[in-house]
Amino acid sequence: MDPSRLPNGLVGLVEATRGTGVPAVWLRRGDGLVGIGTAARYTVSGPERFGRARQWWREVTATARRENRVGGPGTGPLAFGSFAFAGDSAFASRLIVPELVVGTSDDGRCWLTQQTTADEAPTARTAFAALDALLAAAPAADVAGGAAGGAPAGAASAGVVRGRVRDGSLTGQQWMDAVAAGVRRINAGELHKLVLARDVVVELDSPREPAVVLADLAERYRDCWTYSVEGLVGSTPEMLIKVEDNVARARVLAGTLDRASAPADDPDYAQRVLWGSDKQRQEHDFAITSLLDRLTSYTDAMTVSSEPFVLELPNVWHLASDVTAVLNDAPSPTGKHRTPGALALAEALHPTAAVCGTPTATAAGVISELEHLDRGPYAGPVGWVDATGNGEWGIALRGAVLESPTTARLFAGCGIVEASDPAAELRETWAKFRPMLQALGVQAP
Ligand SMILES: C=C(O[C@H]1C=CC=C(C(=O)O)[C@@H]1O)C(=O)O
Repeated sequence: MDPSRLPNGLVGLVEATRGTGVPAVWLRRGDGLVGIGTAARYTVSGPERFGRARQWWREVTATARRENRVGGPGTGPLAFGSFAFAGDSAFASRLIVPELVVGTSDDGRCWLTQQTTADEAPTARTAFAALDALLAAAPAADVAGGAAGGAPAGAASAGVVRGRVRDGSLTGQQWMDAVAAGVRRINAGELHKLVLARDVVVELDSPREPAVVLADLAERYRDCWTYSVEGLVGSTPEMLIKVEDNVARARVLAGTLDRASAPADDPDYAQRVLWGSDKQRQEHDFAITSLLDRLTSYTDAMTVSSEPFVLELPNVWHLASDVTAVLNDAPSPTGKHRTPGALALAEALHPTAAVCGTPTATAAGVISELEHLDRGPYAGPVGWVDATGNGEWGIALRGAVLESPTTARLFAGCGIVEASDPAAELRETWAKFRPMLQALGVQAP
C-alpha cells in the first residue's frame, strides 16, 4: 500500500478511530500494526488457555481462503491477543481477528489486510474502500483531545488534573506489609525472588478517548511497545518473545531506578546507582536466568550479552538484556517439522522471573497468597501472531484495563529480593504507574 494513504502514519490512524471504537494496536517507534473492527474472536480461560487459543488459530488459518500480495511477518491473516497472567484468573484470554489490519515496518513497507467471515472474498477495492471510509469519518486533527475535550495527544499530560486515583485491592500500607512478608519468606529460604504487584483505580471527571491515550503513549514511549487489545492498553518496555521466521528475540528487564529522583548534573547516576547495585543486579540475574533456562531447549545458537545494559525510558531506567536465538526445528501437530511459533514460545516462557519469581511455582503460590489481586491480563503476554507463526508477544506492563469510559485500573509490580525495602518498592510502583497516569491526564497523589 502507498504510505501516503496514511498522512500521519499509524499513530494518526489510531487517532482517526476516535469515536468509532477502540483499535487493536501494536506500535513501536511509529511502526507496527493497527487493527480495526472484529471479524472473529476467541476467548478462553484456565491453565490450557494458550494451547486452546493456538488450536483455534490453527483451525482458522487452515480453513481461511487467503491472498497475500505482500508477504513477510504481520502480513496475511493476523490475530491480536492478550492472555491472563494466571491459569485461575477470571479474565478471559483472547485472540481477536480484526476486519482491517494496517501495518508498516521500519524498512518503509506499508500494507493493508482485510479479514472477513462473509462468503464474499475481500478485494483490494473493498479493503481500500473500508480504510478510506474510516479516514473520511475521522474528526478534524485540531480536536485531538477527543470527545472528552482534553488536550491534544502530544500535550495530554500538561499537568491537568482530570480525576482521582484511589487504592485498588490493597492500600499502600497493606501492600508494603505484603512486601515485608515476602522479604521474610525469602530470608527464611522459601524462595529467592518474588514479584509483587498492586493495582490503583483512576476515576476520571469525564471520559478520555482511548485513541488519545494510545497516541500519547505511542509518541512519548517510542522505545516501548504500545498495545491495545479490547480495553487493555499500555506501553511495555519488555519483549517476552518476538519470532521472525526462525529467529527469536527477547528483551528481559529487571532492576529499576526512578528518573524523577535523579540529580540533573550527574551523567553517571544510573550506571552507578542501578548498574552498580548488587540488589538490582541480583533481581536482573534471576529474570534473565529464568528466560534462558526455558529458551535453551528451543535453540542451539543463542546470543546474550554477558552484562546487562541500562535502558533509558522517559520515566525510569532499567537493567536490560537482549537475547537472540536461532530456533531449532521441532515436530508440529501436523507431523511436519517446523520451528515453534511465537504463541507456542510465549506459553513456554511465561511467566519469567521478571513478573513472577524464582522458583516459579513457589513464587506463583506466594503471589496469590500475598497480593490479594487477580492480575487479569497484567503481566501476561500481549501482542499478535500471524498465520506462519511469526509474531510478537510483549509482557503487559505499564498498562491499564479500561473498565468504563471514566474508570481505569492500573497495575505495577516490583521484584522483591532479600535486600528489598517496602517503602522504596512502593515508590517504584508510582514511577511505573506514571506513563498511564500521564496518558490519562491525571497526576499521582
Ligand atoms: C513487574 C513490572 O516490571 C518488571 C519489569 C522491569 C523491572 C522490574 C523491576 O525492577 O522490579 C519488574 O521486574 C511492572 O512494571 O509492573
